[in-house]
Amino acid sequence: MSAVASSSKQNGEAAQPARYALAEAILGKEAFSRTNTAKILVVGAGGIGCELLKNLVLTGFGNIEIIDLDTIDLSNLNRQFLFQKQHIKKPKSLVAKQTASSFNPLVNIFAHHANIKEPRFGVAYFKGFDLVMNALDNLDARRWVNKMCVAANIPLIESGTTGFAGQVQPIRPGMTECYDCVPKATPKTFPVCTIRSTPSTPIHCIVWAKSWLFTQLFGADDETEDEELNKAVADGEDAQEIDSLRKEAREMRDMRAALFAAAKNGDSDKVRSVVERIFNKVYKNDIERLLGMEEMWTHRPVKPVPLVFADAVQGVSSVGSNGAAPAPPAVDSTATTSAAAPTTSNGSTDASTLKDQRTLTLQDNVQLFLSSASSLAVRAASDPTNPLSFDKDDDEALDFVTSTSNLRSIVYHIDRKTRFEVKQMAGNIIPAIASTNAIISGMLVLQALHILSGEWEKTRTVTLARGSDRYIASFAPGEPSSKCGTCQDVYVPVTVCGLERVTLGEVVEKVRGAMGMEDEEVVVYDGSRILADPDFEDNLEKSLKDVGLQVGSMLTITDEDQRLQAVNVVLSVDREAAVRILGEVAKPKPRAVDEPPTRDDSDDDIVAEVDPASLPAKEVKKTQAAKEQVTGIAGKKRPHPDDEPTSSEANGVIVEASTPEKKQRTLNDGSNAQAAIELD
Ligand SMILES: Nc1ncnc2c1ncn2[C@@H]1O[C@H](COP(=O)(O)OP(=O)(O)OP(=O)(O)O)[C@@H](O)[C@H]1O
Ligand SMILES: [Zn+2]
Repeated sequence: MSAVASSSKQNGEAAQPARYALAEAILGKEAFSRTNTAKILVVGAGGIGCELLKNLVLTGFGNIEIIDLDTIDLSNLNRQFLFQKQHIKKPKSLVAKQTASSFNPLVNIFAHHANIKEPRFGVAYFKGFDLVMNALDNLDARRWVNKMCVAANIPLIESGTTGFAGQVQPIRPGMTECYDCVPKATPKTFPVCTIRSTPSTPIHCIVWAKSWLFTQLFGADDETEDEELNKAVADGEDAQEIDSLRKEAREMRDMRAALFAAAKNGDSDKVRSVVERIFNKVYKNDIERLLGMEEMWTHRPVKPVPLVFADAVQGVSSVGSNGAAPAPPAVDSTATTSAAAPTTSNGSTDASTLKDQRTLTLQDNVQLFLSSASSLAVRAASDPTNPLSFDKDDDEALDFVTSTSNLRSIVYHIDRKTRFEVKQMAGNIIPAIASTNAIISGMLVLQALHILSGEWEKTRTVTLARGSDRYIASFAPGEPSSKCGTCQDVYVPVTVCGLERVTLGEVVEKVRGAMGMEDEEVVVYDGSRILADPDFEDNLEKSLKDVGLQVGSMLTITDEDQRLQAVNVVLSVDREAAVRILGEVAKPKPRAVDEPPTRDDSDDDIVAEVDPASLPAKEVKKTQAAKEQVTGIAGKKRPHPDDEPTSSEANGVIVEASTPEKKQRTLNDGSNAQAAIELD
């Protein structure tokens, strides 16, 4: 039960009439009372979250729980108005609660400084709310909350803003489109060779500096590097070139070790000499090696020109004006004698230009590289168990990426970028606009009022888009997609009376029995981890605890050939519980498969539009008749997002099962028709 749910404060009754008189007059007594007593979860206390929380407490919402994993940064203060300078470095959720409470002391706000993906915020936790509102900034957390709301059958309002654009999407599990029903664009990626060998634009150099060089030198061991290079060869990229890249990476690992050793010993001369070697490796030796691969340059207009540290540090590069071939060393036209007096992009020194908005000279970049690489080496070496990751707000990290990307741009005759521009590009920043957040937060509250009044027909998906006919457009939420890998699955709450006392096999058998899957060979997943399949049954004998499961963990059980909808099993605990099924069990629907998909390759996964209720449970499965019936009317089903376990400690097994539709009916008619059926 949520902390809010357990609160004894009587908001409606304790309210001063004057405070709520207006809200009551506008909403009506009944709607206001619902608003005031409903339990709301707000996920994220950033740009949208702060505005939203303020709106909620001023509208008269009485029970709010807010969660955010972050602390307040100076850069948040321009738009996250619940925070002030003295709050910097304090948890966002706690300060948001404190400030919003001062606007309306009658409201119960409970704040968590935590990640919403933590095991304690499992399906049972989500079930404690009437409505969840997302105010997040990343796909992963949004998909997680969406899945939890679908599994718990709790309405969700999703939101987001980018510059002047924004969106609000009310989601009613099983009845409207969920967040995963519409595939989301993934961030743009570049071919390996473009980044590592043949950049042609500033962003290629910035990605190289941020994602490759920074990580190689200061970040976590990149275990995926070999895999990525193998994939590049398989995708048809030049095998010889990829071999050179492997060699480069090995050399870089040796240099990193030398750099860390010197930094750890506090030997600054040695650190500088290793940093110089790194410079010569990436801007001279590696480039010379690439130039030796004649094929690579036959169809490219210009070849890169290596930089030598001893010359570059003097501001002297070998880059000819057209960059066609290594020309005799020339003094960089924008060189200055000191990094402290940089120049503008047209080469003239302009003291009035802000420091971050100057285009640095070759020499400036070399100096910035030396200082930032040395400082980062000291930081990374001081705690090797805590590798660095790039953060646009980390000055040294940004200096490093600015200088190393610019030096690469010089080698490849590409325009250099200012530190300000690099920050925008490396941080994928589109400026956040306070008024967009304010409009979207207002729309969130309007949708919340409709949902809490049960007036789903009034809810609207709202979009803000500049340049279109209407800045604000709204339309009725879409239908769920039959291809969705989240809301079209079956969710089965399973209550166990002890993680040590119940084996994985017992749970699987109960679910197979309840789901009419007794004749199926099944595969059992914990997220992307396979716990059991027909050729690997060792774990079935082990207790849930021994296979690493916790209360709240979400197991996925699929028939081996994946002809049926996946069954997601949500574990929870009731120490008194016997093993039983609550309510009528909804069987997974069949889906047709032309080619049986794998779980990781489920773009080929196909969903059938056959109502399982119309078929006897056992025949909904592998029978040829069912296969023929579903083939040809199917659509593609997308994969599940990789689930991560959610949880807490516990002990017996109850199985409850219902489709979202069934659960929704329960919600609508206000009755809980679930009857306990003892199995054991
Ligand atoms: N998994 C998560 N659990 C809890 N809170 C999260 C999670 N992921 C993101 N958030 C929070 O969602 C909020 C999103 O707010 P916003 O988009 O304004 O980002 P920001 O980090 O405050 O700003 P910026 O990215 O511009 O510096 C952030 O405060 C962030 O900490
Ligand atoms: Zn969906």
